[in-house]
Amino acid sequence: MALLELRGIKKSYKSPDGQIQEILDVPAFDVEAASEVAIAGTSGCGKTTFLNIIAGLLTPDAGQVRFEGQVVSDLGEAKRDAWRAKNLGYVFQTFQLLGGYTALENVLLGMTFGPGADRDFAAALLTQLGLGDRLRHRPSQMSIGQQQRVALARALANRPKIVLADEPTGNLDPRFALEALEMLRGLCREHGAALVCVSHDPRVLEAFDKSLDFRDLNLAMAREVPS
Ligand SMILES: Nc1ncnc2c1ncn2[C@@H]1O[C@H](COP(=O)(O)OP(=O)(O)OP(=O)(O)O)[C@@H](O)[C@H]1O
Repeated sequence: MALLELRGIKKSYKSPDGQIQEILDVPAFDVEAASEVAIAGTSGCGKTTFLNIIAGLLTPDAGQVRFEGQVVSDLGEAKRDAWRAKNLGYVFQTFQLLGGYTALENVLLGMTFGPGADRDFAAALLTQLGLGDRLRHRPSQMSIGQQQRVALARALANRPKIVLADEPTGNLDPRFALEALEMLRGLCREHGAALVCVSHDPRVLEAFDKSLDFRDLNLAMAREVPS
């Protein structure tokens, strides 16, 4: 049994003009424990929707998300939130740090929904990522690259079994993009977390031993009618 198993996932959105747009039709997708998976896809092809369904932030119209054999996509919202806090870290495309809180507090806040705030571990993660002298800085007082590293620390803070990364280097100066990616991969390896990284950036994809093309996973893309 794989750590994560998706079966028959479908998702459509209603566009503002009332048209139903099919975004996802993923018959099967598996992730083994402590493995790395890179997924290549163009902008707008549904990568974020896909990750949000894995994370339980969105529910599929059909199909199942199973984690360690448990069907998590059928859980109610509160149980999905609890499952996510315990098992999954998410590096969002736009980081989603809370502006009114310091770097350390941003990491600690995520922990309060999971195993509980562990100030020493949060500070150690941030220090490992080179932010030991930025613990009390708020996001607006940090560079984009530093904010990204806070987001990486927050994603690993609850010692998740799986980390999802949505264009983790998309907002970074190209010089720092690969460095951030290597930090993320190193943290996942160190903590035994599986990593699912989606990106359109060839440099990111080349860093992995192999990458999947989202077109091969998502049959809805093959049916897409060019506009
Ligand atoms: N809530 C929504 N309602 C209607 N359409 C949506 C909604 N969310 C996303 N979409 C549409 O679904 C498609 C896929 O969006 P998604 O954000 O998953 O793509 P993506 O591959 O992550 O793109 P990017 O790499 O540019 O972030 C887009 O065409 C988008 O316009």
